[in-house]
Amino acid sequence: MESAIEVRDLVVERGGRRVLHGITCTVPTGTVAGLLGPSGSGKTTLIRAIVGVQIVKSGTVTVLGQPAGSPPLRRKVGYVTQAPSVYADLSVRENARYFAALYGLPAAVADRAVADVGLAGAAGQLVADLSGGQRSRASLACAMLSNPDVLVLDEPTVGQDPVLRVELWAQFHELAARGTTLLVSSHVMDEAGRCDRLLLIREGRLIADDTPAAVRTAAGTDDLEEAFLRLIRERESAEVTA
Ligand SMILES: Nc1ncnc2c1ncn2[C@@H]1O[C@H](COP(=O)(O)OP(=O)(O)OP(=O)(O)O)[C@@H](O)[C@H]1O
Repeated sequence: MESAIEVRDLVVERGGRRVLHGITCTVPTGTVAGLLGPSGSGKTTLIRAIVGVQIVKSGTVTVLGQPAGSPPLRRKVGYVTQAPSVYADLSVRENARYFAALYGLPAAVADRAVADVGLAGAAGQLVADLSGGQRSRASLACAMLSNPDVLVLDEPTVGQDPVLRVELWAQFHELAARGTTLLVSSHVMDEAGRCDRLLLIREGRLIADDTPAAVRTAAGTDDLEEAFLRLIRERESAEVTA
């Protein structure tokens, strides 16, 4: 399967400190890939490199065959940051319709996107008055409007209740079935099993780049959280004996 995202030997330094130590990974087209790792492991930094807003020390990041951040990718790559990027003084519906208008889309498409993220009931509410989880869903609705080929979501399920989280993951898979490639970061390991592929990252190094089934087999356990811990321990003992 063709790769929508290809990262080779990526090294990034932030604040004079190396935070990504030569990451190499790929995300196949039309899959939901989970980027999982503890807080501070480098997920946001890797995402920033993929969407082309991170200065990199060395290595290459290619998205849809183009260097990350290059002008042809601007309309093709959607990015939802951890901080919601919608207008607080507009309602959810107004935000979605505004972004839809920028893409030349009718209001009905905006209203459908709002409903798709479970915000139909809050469509008339000002973003300023929404909960954190609702606000990030409003950002997601706006990011989905441009129908990007690659959609990168930084911790989209933080602050969402369990029912909504299940619905959001179902929606990610619907988008992937229509050909969108999704990279979704999370530090919640119980979301790992919902991904087609997993990128497990720890302290700026990739521990695994595989399907959940292959990660389970490699670690010899069905529990992905335990699998992650085992892979880390294996890596650490290999480093000690090296
Ligand atoms: N602007 C910055 N200047 C210096 N160091 C930074 C900066 N932003 C992040 N870092 C450091 O880079 C490392 C990776 O951070 P990053 O935000 O990529 O992690 P993360 O896995 O996304 O964490 P979280 O899940 O908490 O968002 C951390 O050690 C962090 O302290």
